[in-house]
Amino acid sequence: MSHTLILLRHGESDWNAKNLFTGWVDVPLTEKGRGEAARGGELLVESGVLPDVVHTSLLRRAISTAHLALDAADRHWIPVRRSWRLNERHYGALQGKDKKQTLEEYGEEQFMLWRRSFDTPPPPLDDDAEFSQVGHPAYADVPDADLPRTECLKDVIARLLPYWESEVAADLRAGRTTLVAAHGNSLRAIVKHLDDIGDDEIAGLNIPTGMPLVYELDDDLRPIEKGGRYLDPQAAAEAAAAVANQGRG
Ligand SMILES: O=C(O)[C@H](O)COP(=O)(O)O
Repeated sequence: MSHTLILLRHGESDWNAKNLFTGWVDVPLTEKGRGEAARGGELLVESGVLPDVVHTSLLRRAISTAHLALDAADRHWIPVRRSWRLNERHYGALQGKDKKQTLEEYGEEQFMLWRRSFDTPPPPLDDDAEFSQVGHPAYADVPDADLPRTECLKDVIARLLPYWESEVAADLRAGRTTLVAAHGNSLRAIVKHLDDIGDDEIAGLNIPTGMPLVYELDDDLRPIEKGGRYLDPQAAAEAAAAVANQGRG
């Protein structure tokens, strides 16, 4: 028996459009992003991959994307589960900063270490900083020691995997086609885990906005085909290249 997983990064957000580091800042989708989300749902219908359950982060760009995609697919009624563990990587003191300016100020090497290295987090964000999430009611149940002030990809994997094992994997094993609507770096964490990508190699992987990526998994929840398949491969490749080039525009 195979198990179907659909990964969907949220559509373009306000801060994607403005080229700002976002992380846990709860920004909305742009009009373009709303269209990407709905198109993602249409692709699900066209490909006959219809989710039975959806998991989202606690951030509105993922929540809205899931809603718009499922509405377009006429699957708005499926059960929803949400967790902070699917949130975007916390971008620390970079949250709210312009990517291009950061690149100019710190140089290519430091910029890419912060964006894509496996284990170098940006400097932590102060609890009283403008873009801190400390004290936000969405995270009231998260023990303070678990609430990130910055994260590298390694940290994201560590906080995401418990949810993957207990909730997402359980739905997959129960035979449910499972949609995970989340973020560039939380989805990179899942893809790294599934495809067993090396710590250096993962730097080259970028996830485009609003493009469904489908994995068929075996009974051990290992991919039958490594890398999965984008439902619109050409559009996904172009959009992933644009993500890789952010900050250079
Ligand atoms: O948090 C962000 O700024 C984006 O969602 C992901 O950004 P990145 O591609 O620069 O890691």
